[in-house]
Amino acid sequence: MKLAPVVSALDRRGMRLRLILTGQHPLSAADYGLSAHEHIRLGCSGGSDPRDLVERVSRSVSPLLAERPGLIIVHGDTASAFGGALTAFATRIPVAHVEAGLRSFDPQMPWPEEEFRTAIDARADLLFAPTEISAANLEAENVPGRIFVTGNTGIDALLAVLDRLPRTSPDSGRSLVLLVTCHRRESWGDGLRSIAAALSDLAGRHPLEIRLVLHPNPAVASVMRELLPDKSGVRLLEPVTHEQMIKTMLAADIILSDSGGMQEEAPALGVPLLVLREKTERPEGVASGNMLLVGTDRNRIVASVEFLLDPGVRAAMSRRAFPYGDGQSAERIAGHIAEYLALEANPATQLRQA
Ligand SMILES: CC(=O)N[C@@H]1[C@@H](OP(=O)(O)OP(=O)(O)OC[C@H]2O[C@@H](n3ccc(=O)[nH]c3=O)[C@H](O)[C@@H]2O)O[C@H](CO)[C@@H](O)[C@@H]1O
Repeated sequence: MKLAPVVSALDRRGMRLRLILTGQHPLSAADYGLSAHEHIRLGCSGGSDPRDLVERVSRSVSPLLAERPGLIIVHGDTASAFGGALTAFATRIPVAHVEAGLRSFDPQMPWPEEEFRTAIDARADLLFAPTEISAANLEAENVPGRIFVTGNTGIDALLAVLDRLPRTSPDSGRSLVLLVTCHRRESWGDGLRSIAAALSDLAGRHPLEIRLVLHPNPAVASVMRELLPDKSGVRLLEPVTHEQMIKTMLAADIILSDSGGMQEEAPALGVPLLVLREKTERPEGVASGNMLLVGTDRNRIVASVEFLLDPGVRAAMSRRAFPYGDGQSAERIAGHIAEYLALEANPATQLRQA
């Protein structure tokens, strides 16, 4: 979803693209209007150990690079992104990293994402940083590649969805709606139990409509189903399409989530978000006043939601902000890539430019 805008922007520049779908998410190329492009499904679905997935993706991608593409583009911090970058680096094919420079500065939080994104950035030739802060993180690490501040493509995808949605007026007089998502590996076990207990507490104390969207990972979904049975007062919803998710976020008064993408979307939608993590690589949304970092402690979650029951506090956190991009990130990224490949193809121009 987050690379689809880049694919379209490169396509408009006449580039020949080959999409590698690792299979970690059940969605297909058609889901993002990409079916016109040559795409290969690796069938490397999730699994328990992300390091094993890195290995499987890396080995599966390797033969696909035999014709030596001009560049491999990876996004974010997943095992697939790291596996792709590793095998390209090993075969000396240039790597471009979209969403470079995000750091929580704690390899355990989130694990393995902090480890993977740092390792990708150490190997990338082109680093597309969402914000000045992420670019500064890369400068501080003396990464060998070229850094560009571009904004993040998740906001391009969000604004494209918003353009398609009909305008709706909020129906007043209804109960406040709390939207919840949680799936981070570091929260498995005590963290998820504590989040579920907090939601049950809130359901028992306040007339809230609490909706939890289950994560596609069956391990997480089954735990939440067990912890939040029907009588808990929390409505469990199946995972939905991105467009449906944006509608669901727009219908919420408060969002509780450990999702990185939703930490970028909530400020742009103007919906206050409480981050269910102890550390975040997205401090910009906290600095803009749209988010609060609350962690997974039961009492802290309850107290933070109760703080936001105050209409004045919620209003102050509901002003739309775009710290993660203006919807033009894919165009910027495609422009830098086109420039880079042109220079690679005609080094003489590089000398002239120097
Ligand atoms: C450490 C970290 O934060 N890493 C992030 C993580 O992304 P994430 O945490 O945001 O991952 P999820 O929460 O799984 O997805 C969220 C997106 O999915 C949409 N959504 C959600 C539920 C649903 O039912 N239907 C949907 O459409 C939702 O609106 C949002 O856009 O990995 C990405 C890849 O590396 C990284 O880029 C990104 O930094």
